[in-house]
Amino acid sequence: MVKIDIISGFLGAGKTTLIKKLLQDAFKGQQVVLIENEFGEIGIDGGFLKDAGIEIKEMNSGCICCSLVGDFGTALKEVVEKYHPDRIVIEPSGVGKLSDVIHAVENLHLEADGEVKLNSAVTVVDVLKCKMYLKNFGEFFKNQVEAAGTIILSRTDTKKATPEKIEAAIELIRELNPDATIITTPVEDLGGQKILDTIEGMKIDLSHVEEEHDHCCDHDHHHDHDHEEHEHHHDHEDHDHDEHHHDHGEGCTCGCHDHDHEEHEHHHDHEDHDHDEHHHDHGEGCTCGCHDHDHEGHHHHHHHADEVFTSWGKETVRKYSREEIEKILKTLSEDDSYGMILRAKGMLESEDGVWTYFDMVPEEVDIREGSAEYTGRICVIGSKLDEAKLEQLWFAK
Ligand SMILES: Nc1nc2c(ncn2[C@@H]2O[C@H](COP(=O)(O)OP(=O)(O)OP(=O)(O)O)[C@@H](O)[C@H]2O)c(=O)[nH]1
Repeated sequence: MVKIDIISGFLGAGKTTLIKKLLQDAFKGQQVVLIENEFGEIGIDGGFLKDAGIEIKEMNSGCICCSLVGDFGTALKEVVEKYHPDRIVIEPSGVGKLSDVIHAVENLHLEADGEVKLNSAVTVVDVLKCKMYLKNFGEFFKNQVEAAGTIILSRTDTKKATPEKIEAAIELIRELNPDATIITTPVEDLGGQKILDTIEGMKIDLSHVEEEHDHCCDHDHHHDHDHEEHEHHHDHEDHDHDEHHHDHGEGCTCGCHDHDHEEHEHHHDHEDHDHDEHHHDHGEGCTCGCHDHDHEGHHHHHHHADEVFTSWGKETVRKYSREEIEKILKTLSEDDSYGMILRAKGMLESEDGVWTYFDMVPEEVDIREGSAEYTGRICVIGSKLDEAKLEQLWFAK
C-alpha cells in the first residue's frame, strides 16, 4: 500500500522545509517519491531535495490544474507502478488548489483496490502573511486552507509571530476550516515523527470547499449565480500587504479585476488593495484582468494560476557576490515597479567559487552558502511582473 501525503501551501510558506523535516525524521528508511509541481519553468527545489537521496519527479509545467488532468495522473500512476514506494509525497505549486490535487488523486481510483491511500492533506500557512494572502489572492489561498486536514503554521518561531498574531491567524483559519487540526508549534521543535503522527489519517473533508464544480481547465465555468434579478453585493476584501496601498479608480488598467456590470444592479465594494504603502481600489471601468466577472450570461470565471501569477526565471553562469544578491533582493522588496513580488529563490555562484542560495518572500530574505549546483538559477514569482525590468535588474551591464 502506497501512502500519499499532499503538502500544499502558498508561495514560500515552508512546504520544502516541512518535507525535509519529514524525510529526515519520520520517513527515514522508507522509499519515498516526491512529486513536485513548481510554478515557473526554472525548477529550484529539486536541487535542495535531491541531497536527501529521494526520487524526485519534477513537473514544472506552469498551471497545476492543467497538469493535474493529464500529466499528473499519468505521473502518479507511473510512480505507483514503477517504484511501488512506501510513500508518495506531493508538493503542489504554491498557487495550486489543494482540492484539485485531492480530486486528481481520488480520480485515479487507485484507492478502491487498496493500492494507494490518501494519507494526509496538509497546508502550510505562513502565520505572518496569511491575512495578506487571503485578501490579495484569496481564490488560491482559501482553497488550500479549506481543503486541508491539517494546517501547519510556519514562522511561529520568529519574533514577529506574537501570540496575538498567531491567535489572529488561527481565527482566520477557523473561519475557513473549522475542523482541521492546527499545528502552532514550530516544525523544528515538534520534529518530523510527531508531525507525521498528527497529520496522518486526519479527515479530509471537502464539504466546506467552495468548489468550482467544473474543472478549471475546460474554461467553461457555468455556475448558477443568479445575478439577474437581485441586487448583487460583492465584497472584495482588502488587498492587504502591509503598508502598500494603491487605488484603482476609473479606467484602472491594473490587471486584477474585469467586471461586466451590465444589465443588473450590481454593487461592488472593492475594499482596499493594501500592499504596504500602496493603495488601490478597483473602480468601474477597471480592465485590469485578474477577475473576469461576466454576470450577464451567468458565467463566472475562475482563475488559472497563470492568469494571476507570473514567473520569470533564468539559468545563468554570471557571477554574483552575496552583496549584489542582497542589493537586488532589497530592490525587489522595496520597489514595486517590478510588480508584486511574492517569491524569489535560486542559487548563484560568486567570483570565488562560493555558491549563494537565496529565498525571499514579502518582507523576508534568507541568504546562505550552499553546495555547487549544475548551473546558476534565478526564479522570481509574483503578480504583474515586469520581466524586462527584472532582466535589467539581474543582468545590469
Ligand atoms: N523562520 C522560519 N523560516 C521558515 C519556516 N518555514 C520556511 N522558512 C523559510 O522560508 C523560506 C521558504 O521556505 P520553503 O520551505 O522553501 O517554502 P516553499 O513553500 O517550499 O516555497 P515554494 O516551493 O517556492 O512555494 C526559506 O528561506 C525557509 O528557510 C519557519 O517555520 N520558520
